[in-house]
Amino acid sequence: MIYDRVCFIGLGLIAGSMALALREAGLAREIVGTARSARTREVALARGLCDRVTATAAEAVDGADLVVLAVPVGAMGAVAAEIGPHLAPGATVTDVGSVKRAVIDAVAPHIPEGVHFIPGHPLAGTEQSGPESGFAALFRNRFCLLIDEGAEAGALDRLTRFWQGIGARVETMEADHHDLVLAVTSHTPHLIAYTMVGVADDLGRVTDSEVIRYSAAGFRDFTRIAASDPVMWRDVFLANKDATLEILGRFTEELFALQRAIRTGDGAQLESYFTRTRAIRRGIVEAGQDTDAPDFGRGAKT
Ligand SMILES: NC(=O)C1=CN([C@@H]2O[C@H](COP(=O)(O)OP(=O)(O)OC[C@H]3O[C@@H](n4cnc5c(N)ncnc54)[C@H](O)[C@@H]3O)[C@@H](O)[C@H]2O)C=CC1
Ligand SMILES: O=C(O)C(=O)Cc1ccc(O)cc1
Repeated sequence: MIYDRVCFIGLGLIAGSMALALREAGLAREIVGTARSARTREVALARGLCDRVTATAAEAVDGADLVVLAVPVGAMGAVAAEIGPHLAPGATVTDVGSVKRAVIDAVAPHIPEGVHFIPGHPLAGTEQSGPESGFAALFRNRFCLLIDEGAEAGALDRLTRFWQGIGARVETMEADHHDLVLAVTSHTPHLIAYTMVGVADDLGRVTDSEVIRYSAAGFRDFTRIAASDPVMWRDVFLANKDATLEILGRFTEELFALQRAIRTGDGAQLESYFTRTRAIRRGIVEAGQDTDAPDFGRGAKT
């Protein structure tokens, strides 16, 4: 047992997966949860995500020694303002938001003296959302990044052991660096997927069924990613504006260069570009850094 009482604010994919995994691993004596809608709270209880649910976040954090903020990043500040006065001295507050600097700016002012705030981000998820979508194996062999900006060593060690206990590989990172790395690896790719699916949808000739029926793996994955939660992703782009715009600027420059190569028939440029990108993927796989192993407990992704 690492924590006595763990509290989840927001009971969707990430909180649900954490709750199931920590129950399986026996890392907490009691799990308390809260969500705005009564239906979400009922499903969470019925699925055994929580021992107890409360109607308000203020009630939920009472006596908790770990509080996990698992709401869209745009809602973190309001949640922190609500729970701040009710946090137990010595408690740790963490979050799982996909963006870190904006969340720290929104949450930190509401964390009282004597409470540890250690922002986090598990690099694991799916396009699903809601209290039905969580599963215990989600974090197995996936990275969880913790932001170590002056965190107390004991509290950081405890949260690290908690994430390791539910299968994650924990690393620490600085918040602005996190936001730039994630803009490259996750946020901009999601935007590209949204755009590509939008383009296909705009082509009147391509009916929905044709798009799915004749799509090879690449586009199929785009449609999966573009089915992700609209509110969550709206908030990610608004919260990680600068880094996303920086990467999008570079992306469009490269895209224009490739567009020009196609128009002018410059096959050598296309081939040399694709040769370089192929080497990057092979380098990642050979270095054993491809954590997306198909056998991490859930079977192959659909
Ligand atoms: N879905 C994914 O693949 C991943 C998501 N994250 C991050 O985790 C956090 C939670 O995401 P999911 O669990 O996927 O979302 P979800 O949509 O499955 O669950 C979100 C929960 O927050 C509640 N909520 C929404 N708006 C709220 C508000 N304004 N005030 C209070 N509660 C509110 C919802 O009712 C729900 O219980 C987000 O910050 C997201 O950026 C991190 C890694 C992966
Ligand atoms: O479903 C996918 O492919 C994802 O990329 C999941 C995901 C979404 C958001 C995150 O911050 C981390 C992981």
